[in-house]
Amino acid sequence: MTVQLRVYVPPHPLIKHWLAVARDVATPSVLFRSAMVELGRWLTYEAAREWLPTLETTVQSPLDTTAATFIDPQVPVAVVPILRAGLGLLEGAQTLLPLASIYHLGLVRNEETLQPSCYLNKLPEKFDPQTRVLITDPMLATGGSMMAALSELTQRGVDPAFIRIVCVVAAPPALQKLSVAYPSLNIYTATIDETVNEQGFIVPGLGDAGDRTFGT
Ligand SMILES: O=P(O)(O)OC[C@H]1O[C@H](OP(=O)(O)OP(=O)(O)O)[C@H](O)[C@@H]1O
Ligand SMILES: O=c1cc[nH]c(=O)[nH]1
Ligand SMILES: [Mg+2]
Repeated sequence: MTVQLRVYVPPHPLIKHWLAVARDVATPSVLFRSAMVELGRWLTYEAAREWLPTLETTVQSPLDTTAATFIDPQVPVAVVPILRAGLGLLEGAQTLLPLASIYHLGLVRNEETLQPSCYLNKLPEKFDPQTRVLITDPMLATGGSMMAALSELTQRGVDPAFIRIVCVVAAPPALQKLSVAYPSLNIYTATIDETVNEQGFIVPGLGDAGDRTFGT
C-alpha cells in the first residue's frame, strides 16, 4: 500500500466564514484574532476524528449498563504552536483539547532568503512514540517553516502518522515538499491557494498572519 499525504479542506460554513473574515484587508486586528481562534477550533474539531485515541468500556446509566467510549487518558496528546501566528489557532484548539501539553516552537522566516530560524524551542528531549501531535500554523507557503518543525519533532521520536497539521492557507510549494518528505502526514486547512509570490507571500492568501494577529 502506498501512503500519500492527505489534505482535508472541510466544506463547513463556519470555516468558510472565518476564512473570508481573515482574508478581508479591512478586518481589524481584534477581529482577525477572533477569526484565527474560530478557525483553530473548527479545524481541530475536524482533525480530531480518527486521531484522538479512545477507550471502549461500559457505563451505568440511571436505567441500564451500556457501552461507552471515552478519550483514552493514557495516550499523550501534544499541541505545538508555531510562533507567532500559530498562537491564535492554538487558542481555539485548546478549547477542544484542554488536557493536551503545549510545546511552543518559535520560528521566523528571513524576509530575503525565506529561510526559517528557530528562536524558541520548548520541545521535550523525547516524545512517547504514541504521542498524538497537533501542529498549528496558519500559513504553509514555501513550506520551509513546517519542514523545520517536522524535523525537530521526528528527531524526538514523533511518528509522522500521528501528526495533524492545522493551518488556514496552504500553498502548492509547501504541499509538494511535505508530501515528498512526510507522505503519512494529514493536513487540515481552510483553503489551498494558488501561488506564492516572489516575496514569499501566498496569493490571494491573507497577508502576514503574525502581524495581523498581533497588530504589529
Ligand atoms: O512556509 P513558509 O514559507 O516557511 O512560511 C510560513 C511561515 O511564515 C509565517 O511566519 P513568520 O516567519 O512570518 O513569523 P510570525 O508568525 O512571527 O509572523 C507563518 O506563520 C509560517 O510560520
Ligand atoms: O502569505 C504568507 C506567507 C507566509 N507567512 C505569512 O504570514 N503570510
Ligand atoms: Mg509573519
